[in-house]
Amino acid sequence: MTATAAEKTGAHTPEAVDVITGARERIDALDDRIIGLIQERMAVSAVIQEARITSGGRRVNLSREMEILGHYREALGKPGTTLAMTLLELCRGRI
Ligand SMILES: C=C(O[C@@H]1C=C(C(=O)O)C=C[C@H]1O)C(=O)O
Repeated sequence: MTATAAEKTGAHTPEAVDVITGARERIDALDDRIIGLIQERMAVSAVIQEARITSGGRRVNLSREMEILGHYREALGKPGTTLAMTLLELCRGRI
């Protein structure tokens, strides 16, 4: 059984269905771009980590990570810190 547009969106008028459907398309496009940017960030981070490890250093640099956590927290509040921690885990693995 296929869900109706009203069921899919939770809206109770055709106008609201249209608004929600259009806005969801924009969200899907934004999510694709965000995922692409995260993948690009992972690749750039890998270049830095490899250069440091090859030079005899460590993969992780905690003072730099603190800077990044602060940047996200200033921009997005407390959940920004959680988001930055997830990004760092994606980029350098778990510590
Ligand atoms: C990319 C780096 O290496 C690691 C990964 C980081 C990141 O993905 O932002 C930050 C600090 C390091 O733990 C760096 O030192 O800049």
